[in-house]
Amino acid sequence: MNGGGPEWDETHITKYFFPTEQIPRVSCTDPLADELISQEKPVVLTDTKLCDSALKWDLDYLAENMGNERYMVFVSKNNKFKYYDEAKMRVYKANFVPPTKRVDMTFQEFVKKLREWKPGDERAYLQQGLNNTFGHAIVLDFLQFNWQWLNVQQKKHKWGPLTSNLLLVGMEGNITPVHYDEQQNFFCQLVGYKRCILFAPEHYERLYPHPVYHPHDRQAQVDFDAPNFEKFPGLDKLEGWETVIGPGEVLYIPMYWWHHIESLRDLSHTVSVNFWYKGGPTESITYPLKPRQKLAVMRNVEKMLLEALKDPAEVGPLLRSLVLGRYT
Ligand SMILES: CC1(C)c2ccccc2-c2ccc(C[C@@H](CC(=O)O)C(=O)C(=O)O)cc21
Ligand SMILES: [Zn+2]
Repeated sequence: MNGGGPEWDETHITKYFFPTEQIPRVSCTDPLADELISQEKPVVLTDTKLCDSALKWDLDYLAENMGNERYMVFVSKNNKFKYYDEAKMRVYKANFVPPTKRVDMTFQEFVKKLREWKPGDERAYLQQGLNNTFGHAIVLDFLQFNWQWLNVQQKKHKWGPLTSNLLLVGMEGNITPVHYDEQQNFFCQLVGYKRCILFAPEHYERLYPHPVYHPHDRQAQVDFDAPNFEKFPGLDKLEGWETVIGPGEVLYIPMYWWHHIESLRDLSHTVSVNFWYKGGPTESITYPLKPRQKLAVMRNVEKMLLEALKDPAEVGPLLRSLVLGRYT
């Protein structure tokens, strides 16, 4: 199951209600790797040397070199860090209670919080865009990333521009619940082990994302620890792909693929860097549309209807009368 030694075992892996298969693990020098990426299928890439200069980014090194800036840290009463869009929260009428709180703190404060954590304490997750305000040692490490390989990939697969690199430092057991992003993602694991569970975009009907206007847009309504099969009947057909990535490994998370990412329980804190790219320009459209293209269409229809009807409560009835007995 895992590389060299016994870094982790099944006891660190939570059993969920759905079946999964292993995401293929392929050397980036193997043509199969490029084939899977061009087919927008997930793959764990080894030998990329993408962030080898950052494999030394343990807590002490980061605390030493991150200066006294304040960084974006989310805190949570439980181990879930379900993202919410602050802009949407401001215009969202109903009562929305954010599940996490954003607290900016210095890296030293974050490390202290992490090292003194006891069961029952709130958890913390540092999620900060990498930029040049970091100490110059970090900037030097960043400059030594394998940008050559990244640029080759970006061109070969006709991706758009790199939009962000996020530094992620999480406590053991932290979970980013299942959601999708509208960008291609090379997810690079530096320290510790992360279990990544992915679902293809066509599992949209089985993961019941929040409405587009909701602060939890793009996040599933489903809680894997407490699945509600009555409310979400499609769950019993859910099947996914999973892997555990360790230091030096890169997971390709294709645009619109659902992903649930957890730092292995009872093991160690984790450090990751992600590389988000805009999807490339869509060349000639071929029919039938790809699942991710249908997802983009559904998002546009939802936005248009909300714009036309104003009241979200009218969207369901209108779509029902449009479809029932006519398109079903
Ligand atoms: C989607 C979300 C909430 C978001 C919205 C708006 C701006 C930034 C981000 C952002 C950044 C990182 C993560 C965590 C990461 C999984 C993990 O490592 O825990 C992941 O999901 C990914 O790398 O895509 C998640 C997010
Ligand atoms: Zn994501």
